[in-house]
Amino acid sequence: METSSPLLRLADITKRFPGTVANDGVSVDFHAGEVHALLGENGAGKTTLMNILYGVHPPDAGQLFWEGRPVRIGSPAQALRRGIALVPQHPLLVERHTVAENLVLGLPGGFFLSRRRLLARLRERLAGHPLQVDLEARVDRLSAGEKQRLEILRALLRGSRVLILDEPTSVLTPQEVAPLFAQLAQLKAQGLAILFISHKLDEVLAHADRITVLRGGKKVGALAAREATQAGLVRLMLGREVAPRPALAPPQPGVRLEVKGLEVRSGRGLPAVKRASFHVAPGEIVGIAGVAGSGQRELVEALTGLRPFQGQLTLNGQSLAGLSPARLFSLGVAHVPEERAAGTVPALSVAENLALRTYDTALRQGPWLVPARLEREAVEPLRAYQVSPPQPRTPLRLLSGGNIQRVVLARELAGAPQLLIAVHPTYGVDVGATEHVHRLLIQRAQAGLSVVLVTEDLDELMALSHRVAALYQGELRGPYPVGEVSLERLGRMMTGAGEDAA
Ligand SMILES: Nc1ncnc2c1ncn2[C@@H]1O[C@H](COP(=O)(O)OP(=O)(O)OP(=O)(O)O)[C@@H](O)[C@H]1O
Repeated sequence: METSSPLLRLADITKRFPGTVANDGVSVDFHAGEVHALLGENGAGKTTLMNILYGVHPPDAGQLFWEGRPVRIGSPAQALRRGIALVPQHPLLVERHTVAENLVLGLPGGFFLSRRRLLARLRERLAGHPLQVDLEARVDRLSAGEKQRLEILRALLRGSRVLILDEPTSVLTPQEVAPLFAQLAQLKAQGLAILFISHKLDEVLAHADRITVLRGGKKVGALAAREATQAGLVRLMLGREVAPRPALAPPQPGVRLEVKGLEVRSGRGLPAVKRASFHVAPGEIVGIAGVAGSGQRELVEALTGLRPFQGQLTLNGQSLAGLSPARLFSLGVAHVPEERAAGTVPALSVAENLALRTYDTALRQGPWLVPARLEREAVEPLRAYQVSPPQPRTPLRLLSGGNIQRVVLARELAGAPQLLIAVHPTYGVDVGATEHVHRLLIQRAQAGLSVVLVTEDLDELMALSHRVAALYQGELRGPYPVGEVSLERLGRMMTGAGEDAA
């Protein structure tokens, strides 16, 4: 496993941003043939460290060593030439082209080959390779997992020796996770150094050889995975223990949201949700599972006023047909979207993003009052949701991913909504903040909030929901009381395999 000298060494790396020391004297060794996990709370400095390795930011102090020799990596292009590749969460692929064409984009001279020769050459190079993809498939038809595999292959064809993956499983369906790690294990056996960032401790413990933990920009732990425990890692990451999750209270009587015979079409005009019917009581959390592309997106868009639908949708008996997202929000429908970028304006300040839903009301008080007032009003939610940095004036784009998610949650829950449509609410959010979000949802439900929780994290779904349903090819199965649904039954519901009876 570990060779004597590291392939890549970060020595005493410091990187400052205005008001923050994102990396504070961090030293890490990456060895060939090793999977290395980088852990830490949101804002701990993981992405910054990865960006330094990949040449996105120059460090303010410290040095990188490649096979023992000092190197400077001034840009991603230089990183790639050196043999360091980054697999982003959302791959940058040419969607309308084939897999083969996308693979060739990264190869020297590949652009000029004829289609036939190109396919032949790629087939030859990929014969017996642990990662297999259909070379002639069009990229826009691939699942998130297949796109990720394509990005990894692209990196390998360029001869990369260090592979950096930023939260690689967050975009995958539960079924795609095990194959990814199996493939990474094969690449490791071939001598690659693999670095991945993750918030999921179970996958880190199962698949990493070595773990580095960052907190507040500093390295607070470096250990072999076989010596690590879940509780120990949480303590290192947070500097404290995580409190147990409170129990769900039973829902209240009555119906808050009623969905009857709902039909929603996809962007291509195809039926995406087929005659779905369910209801959510006050104080009830209904979880909806389903692999990507099963209709969840369209269901959520119909529930939040973003997509027209047929059938009935009522909130406290009032029809929601034809209402805009803003009107729905004023009626008490809040939305934590799948893509947090969709719910924010990155160039605006944190305070302005917190006020996006209520800007009109604020403006009525006189435009000159607005900035100061918004900043004043932002102080409390920033504290309550532990947003870092807690400065209202910071442009949102400078916050780490998990901190942006906290801002979205703080805004959506601020107006005491009646119904929350939450999609992957803890996506990219660290252990401490996940606990905070779970606790918050449970407490809000106790106080009467109804929640439709759409998530691919099945543990989260089972832990937070009173009833669970699954969408499979647009058909809703359930909801059934959570106590009657085993993980295995849920899997059957999600894949349409046979009967979904208990
Ligand atoms: N370009 C930038 N300008 C100013 N501050 C930045 C910039 N990039 C990152 N930061 C700050 O540096 C700190 C570390 O951020 P980083 O994105 O590295 O954290 P992270 O550990 O990857 O978090 P997450 O898990 O939420 O993605 C944060 O406080 C962040 O706000």
